Amino acid sequence: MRPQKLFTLIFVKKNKEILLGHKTRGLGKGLWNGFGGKVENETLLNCAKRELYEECSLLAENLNHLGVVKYEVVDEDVDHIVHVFTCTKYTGTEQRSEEMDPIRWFNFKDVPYEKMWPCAKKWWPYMLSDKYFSVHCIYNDGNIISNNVLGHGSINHVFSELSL
Ligand SMILES: CNc1ncnc2c1ncn2[C@@H]1O[C@H](COP(=O)(O)OP(=O)(O)OP(=O)(O)O)[C@@H](O)[C@H]1O
Repeated sequence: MRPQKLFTLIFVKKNKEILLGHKTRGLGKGLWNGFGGKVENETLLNCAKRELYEECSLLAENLNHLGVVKYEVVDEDVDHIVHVFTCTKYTGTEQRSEEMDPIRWFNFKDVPYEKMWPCAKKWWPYMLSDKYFSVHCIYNDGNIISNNVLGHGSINHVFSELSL
């Protein structure tokens, strides 16, 4: 198996709106995305809570593990495994951060797909409608050369589909 780096990605939802941030640095700079980052010496859930708090000041009261995106980049030897969560209960008031600025709510119908990672368009419909999903996306020079998106009946199926 190729070496893997683990990440979390969290989407906060409220009344058919989703909270996104404009990334100011690093991976995905200049693109809109949910909140998240590298898993450090912690559980996936704790990473998700920590990243959400660090990047937009919200404290998650629930986190639903909905899917996993496996990103392979040609010429890079580490795959990125991104665990996707949604959050519908939280405390605090959303605030921009150094890493996500500005942040704003988008109606599900007005998601800015053209200013996001190219493969988002394929799997977001699952995430927006709370369906379990797995994605295996292969990039070469920023272009998608293969993108396999599947819906599943449970998170266990997601794991077995990606051999995690
Ligand atoms: C082709 N590969 C990828 N395509 C699209 N999205 C990817 C990704 N690989 C990781 N992601 C997500 O992009 C954010 C990066 O976070 P990133 O800034 O690197 O992490 P973290 O906040 O720990 O970094 P700092 O060290 O604090 O700067 C994070 O939400 C993560 O889930």
